Amino acid sequence: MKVLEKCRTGKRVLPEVVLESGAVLREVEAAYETYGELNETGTNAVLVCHALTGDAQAAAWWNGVIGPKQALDTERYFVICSNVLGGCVGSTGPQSVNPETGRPYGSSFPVVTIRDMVHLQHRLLQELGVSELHLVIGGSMGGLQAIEWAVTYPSFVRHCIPIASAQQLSALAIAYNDAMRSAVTNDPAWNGGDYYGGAGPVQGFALARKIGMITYRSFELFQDRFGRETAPNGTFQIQSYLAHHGQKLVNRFDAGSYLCLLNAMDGHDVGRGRGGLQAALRQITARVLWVGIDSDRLYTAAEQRACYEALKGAGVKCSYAEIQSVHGHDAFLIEREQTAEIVKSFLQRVEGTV
Ligand SMILES: CC(=O)SCCNC(=O)CCNC(=O)[C@H](O)C(C)(C)COP(=O)(O)OP(=O)(O)OC[C@H]1O[C@@H](n2cnc3c(N)ncnc32)[C@H](O)[C@@H]1OP(=O)(O)O
Ligand SMILES: N[C@@H](CCO)C(=O)O
Repeated sequence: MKVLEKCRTGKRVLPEVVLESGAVLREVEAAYETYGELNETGTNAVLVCHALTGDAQAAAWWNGVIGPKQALDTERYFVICSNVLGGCVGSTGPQSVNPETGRPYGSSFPVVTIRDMVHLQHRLLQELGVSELHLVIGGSMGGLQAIEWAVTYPSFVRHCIPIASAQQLSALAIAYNDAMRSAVTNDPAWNGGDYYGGAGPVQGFALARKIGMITYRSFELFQDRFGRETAPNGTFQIQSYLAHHGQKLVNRFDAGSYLCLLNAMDGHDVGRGRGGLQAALRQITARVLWVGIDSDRLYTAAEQRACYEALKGAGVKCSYAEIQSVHGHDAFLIEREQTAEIVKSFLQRVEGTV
């Protein structure tokens, strides 16, 4: 892929990070990838915020959205994506070795919030020479970060695109997170979060992913794809599919990090400590495009339109677009052509190139 020729992988170590809770993390690693070149004024940067089990390799998982002459055109923009704080793909998280004890943090890893993630990204961007963000964009947990960015650092963000996301995590999303959390913590191998060095809560974690996958897809997709078809072992194909996805996540992700990120999502509320949602949204100076997905049953289209209305009500320059898809919540990762078109036309509109 051509974009990867200009891909740079990096890691910054920050000596000390003070979290929203007051807890202090030392020697914090922030893993990132960049594509394209930063201009002299540091103003052509695009920050891509990844979703729950994503990573910094945005040009791979958003192939078709990021690249030369793509919506996030790496010949024009300096595109950055970093693995979030609390993650397990290069940045500091529960599986990392605590420099003070020489052992993995496990249960002693502090509570991390979406705001903490954003503050760390801000420090990273400053170290990279970025003076303002032309755009911050992300889907799902990435969208929580994107809107948090626009509220937390209004003078730093010019444009913002949250996709299939929220300004305050909904009761439904908290409910699913709770079920997934229970699946992990009820596995005896969870051991309170201190399982590193052993197999860990593989059964519970796989069950959590099964629950997640049900929320990330739609009735129509499952019905069309699997219906009542059975697998050679006599179970339904949908069961086989969920089992596959459960195992796949166990193989590539850390359960402790997963729970850390679920907790961060649950706590997400841009109005917290800011006089409520409307007062927080009024701080936004960026132009915002809020994007929903018609078949999303986790971050429903109705919720997405309400988020847009809340922005409008707060006087934010904003617009709304909707991805049409049978894929449900994950459509922002699957319908890349449609996502790219929505992003591209927004950027052309705000940049006055059409
Ligand atoms: C695309 C990337 O690069 S992802 C890397 C970065 N990761 C992320 O960003 C995390 C978020 N990513 C994701 O959630 C997903 O990867 C998505 C949404 C992007 C794509 O979803 P997919 O899992 O590829 O799509 P889908 O629902 O079609 O599942 C396909 C998988 O199910 C398997 N499958 C399909 N039907 C069945 C069945 N009946 N029984 C068992 N397995 C089945 C396929 O073999 C395939 O397996 P594979 O992924 O090991 O090749
Ligand atoms: N399926 C994606 C999005 C979840 O919101 C992930 O695992 O990151």
